[in-house]
Amino acid sequence: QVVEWSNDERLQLWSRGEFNLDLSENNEYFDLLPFRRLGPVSRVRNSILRHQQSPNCDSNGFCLDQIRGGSQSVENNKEIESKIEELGGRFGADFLVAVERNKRDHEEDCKKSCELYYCVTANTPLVPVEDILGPTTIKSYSMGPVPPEDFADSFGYPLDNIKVTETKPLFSAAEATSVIEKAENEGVDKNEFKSGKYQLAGDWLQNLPETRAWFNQQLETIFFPLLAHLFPEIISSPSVIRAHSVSLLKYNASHPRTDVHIDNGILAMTLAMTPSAQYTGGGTYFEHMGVENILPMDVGHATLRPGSVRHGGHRVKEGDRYVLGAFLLLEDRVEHVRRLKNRGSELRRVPDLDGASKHFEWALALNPMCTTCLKDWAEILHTQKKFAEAEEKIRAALHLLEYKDSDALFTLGVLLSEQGRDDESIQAYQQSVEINAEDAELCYNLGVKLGAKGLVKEEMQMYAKATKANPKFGGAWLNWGTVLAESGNIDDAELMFLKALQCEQEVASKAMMNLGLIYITQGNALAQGGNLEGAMKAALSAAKYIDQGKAMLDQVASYNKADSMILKFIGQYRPLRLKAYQLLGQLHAGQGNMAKCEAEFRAATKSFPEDIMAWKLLQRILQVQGKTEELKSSFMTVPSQQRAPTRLAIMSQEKTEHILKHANDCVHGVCAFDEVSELVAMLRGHQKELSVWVEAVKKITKALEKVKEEDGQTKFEKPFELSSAFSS
Ligand SMILES: O=C(O)CCC(=O)C(=O)O
Ligand SMILES: [Fe+2]
Repeated sequence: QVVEWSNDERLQLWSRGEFNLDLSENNEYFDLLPFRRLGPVSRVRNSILRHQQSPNCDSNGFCLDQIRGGSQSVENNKEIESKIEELGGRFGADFLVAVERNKRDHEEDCKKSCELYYCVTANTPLVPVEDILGPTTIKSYSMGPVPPEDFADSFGYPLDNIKVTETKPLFSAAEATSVIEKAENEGVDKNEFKSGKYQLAGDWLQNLPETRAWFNQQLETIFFPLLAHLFPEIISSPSVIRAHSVSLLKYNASHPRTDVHIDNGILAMTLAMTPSAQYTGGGTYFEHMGVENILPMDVGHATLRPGSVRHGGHRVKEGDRYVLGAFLLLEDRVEHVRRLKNRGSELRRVPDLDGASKHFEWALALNPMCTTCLKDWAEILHTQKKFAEAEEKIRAALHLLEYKDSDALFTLGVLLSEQGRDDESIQAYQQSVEINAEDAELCYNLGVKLGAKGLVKEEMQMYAKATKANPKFGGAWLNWGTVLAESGNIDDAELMFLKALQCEQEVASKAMMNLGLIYITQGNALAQGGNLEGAMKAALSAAKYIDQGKAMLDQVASYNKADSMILKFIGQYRPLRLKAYQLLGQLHAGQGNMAKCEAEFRAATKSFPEDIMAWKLLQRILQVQGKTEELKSSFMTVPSQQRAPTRLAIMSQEKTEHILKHANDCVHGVCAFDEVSELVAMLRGHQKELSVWVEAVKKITKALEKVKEEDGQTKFEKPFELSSAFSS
């Protein structure tokens, strides 16, 4: 049925919405939209029609004598070559070498593809696309604001390049089930698959030979002819299509989603391998369509699109969802932009940051709209602490993506934070969270920033989001607990630190120290309220966690020595542990058990023989018990630098003046030689005595100052903001 729309409205729909792709050329939509895109399409179609008459060509326009390129790719390749020549003049030999390498790599990848995956051969009978589709219909969607990274001119405008099959599936549910069964026998679900921040199950098809055999058959009988039919402006013939990275992915509640990403090929397709009824959530998320427009795809259906569309597998809440994803190359078109960018990313990992930057600059010269180039380059500039330049690049990418890229907004937030622009940083993080609240690092960073502004409630909300997105995100539990403890909510803080115990070793060790402080605080409060038993339990827990935490921290420090935060936590061990000894001893004393109290304080002096506070505790309990003998001898055991010299032999001022006068006379020869020797010996002895005292005073002052310092340090420490790499 014909809908009455103006061209403007139609265009609006094209660039944002969806519409049915009608296969016949004589319909309303072709009449209404005589835009640029139709040029290439009809040109290719005309050439197909012409070729169909030739004896070497079949009904798809695939001609054996024309394997290298239809008119389009030849024309477009010429344009690219002349652009490359021009840029060679500007960037020099390095650039041209890189371009040649692209061609070699491309050839190599295409060759490898045909070893693993179906490639059209001269004797392949090609099925007409009408027979393949039958009653299956196809819906087209806009690919968003940014054209494909390579061959944007060929794709043309408007970019209605996401094609989704509908109505009758391309293969049946039963067939899909048997494929998955085979794949599971091949161990597909035993393997982990990483997609940026998220973990999935799944494997490459090169590791799943039986699944691959099925897939190859699908390529031959369905997908190659269909792709050539759907993207005639870019695919000169089914014979140039190469499948290159193909994987079977499994989502479930514990491995729920992918990052938002782009696929590594000029075209890509996703096949739905599980009936929708078998899972909740899921579907393909396209960033430009928003989270409220998840594309559902039932089993047997497929999405075919340019690789550079930003998309992801949406969160699966329940059940299993399998999809098969394939990236595609075209033998007669080298993707210089994608390849330069990928090499830039590789060089970044080396790291060869200058080499990497150059590659991004080159890729952008070929295509100024390469958003991943801009983002990766921004990351490099960030590492080089060129914050303003990095900001410029990331903002350029965000502008192209209409500020919808949550990861780029995160990077912008970090960059602004580095420049001390906290309010703007918070704003960027908040925008990012609005798009993706499932990014644990992002929520954590925003939390830290809000906390620094004193917005404690908002800060905690972010830690709640971060830990919901990733329950193993220890830093968020740790900070959340700290905020609660600082606001006096010790009981809830305890819960958060207990959660942090379940996270990685470093976080767990810090959580243990914090729990130590929590239980000391609780123990003291309970003791004051008269609950000695409860207090005792708390004090014992405190001691246990502090000791365990210290052992773990030492281990962490052994391979992470430079981390000042770890050292800070280690520095808390002595004051915290002493507090635990003190509380335990006092509780024993409070219960009238002086012997146990004494044992506790004695243990304190054993653990920290250099610490005056431990000795003071022991001396006090000895005194209380009237153990004067030991009390006296204990002074001998107190660390030497903290003990007073045993003999007080300082002379009075009067005596000193008298001796000095006498010595002065001797200097002027008024006394006997014996007298002089005697005086020298006496003064030497005196000098020694005094210097021992001066040393002792110096040392004890230093020790006292250290105690004072550490005492002020038994508080909860919060880690810093995180910055993380892109996952593009
Ligand atoms: O799960 C999906 O729908 C998308 C998976 C994906 O990223 C892909 O097939 O390239
Ligand atoms: Fe993908």
